[in-house]
Amino acid sequence: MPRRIDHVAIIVRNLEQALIFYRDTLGLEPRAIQDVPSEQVRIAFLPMGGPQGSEIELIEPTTPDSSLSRFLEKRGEGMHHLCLEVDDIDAALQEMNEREVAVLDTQPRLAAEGRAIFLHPKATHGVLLELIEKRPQATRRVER
Ligand SMILES: CC[C@@H](C(=O)O)C(=O)SCCNC(=O)CCNC(=O)[C@H](O)C(C)(C)COP(=O)(O)OP(=O)(O)OC[C@H]1O[C@@H](n2cnc3c(N)ncnc32)[C@H](O)[C@@H]1OP(=O)(O)O
Ligand SMILES: [Co+2]
Repeated sequence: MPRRIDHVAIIVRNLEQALIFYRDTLGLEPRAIQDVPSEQVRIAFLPMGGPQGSEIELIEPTTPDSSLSRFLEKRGEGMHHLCLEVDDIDAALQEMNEREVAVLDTQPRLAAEGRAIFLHPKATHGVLLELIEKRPQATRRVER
């Protein structure tokens, strides 16, 4: 069902601080920096190039009482989740439910660039897994 890695999310204390390394040292230009109030985060997408290229998603919690800020306090900066693209998120949700996979959503949620569900880490061998159906106009891949 998933057909590609859409993004790898890294949780950071401060987006601008993290960009000093990812943009200025690694040369990864952010294509989008946006607030996502529904998730209480601010994110930056860093394309890796190519029409189907994956991205790094830097993610900064914007409130002190979210699960993200708790994660940051408990585990510090680092890998947060892996996002895989699917063609049909409703079919993916139905299949996860049929297979009794621990899904954190009863309906797909509005993600930054499409509709997504999250699978609980206990179902995926320890990785918070996001499945996303991208909005057609969501991603402009930069040619490197
Ligand atoms: C920006 C939009 C969107 C996009 O378009 O890309 C996003 O990426 S939004 C990203 C932020 N949103 C989410 O992460 C939503 C899904 N996450 C959750 O619902 C929660 O974070 C959680 C996974 C259910 C954890 O909730 P919490 O209340 O913090 O529970 P615990 O702290 O008790 O954790 C339970 C259990 O799970 C382990 N855990 C927690 N987070 C992770 C993680 N990121 N990766 C792996 N494991 C994780 C945690 O260690 C606990 O395990 P045990 O200690 O063994 O019980
Ligand atoms: Co994500």
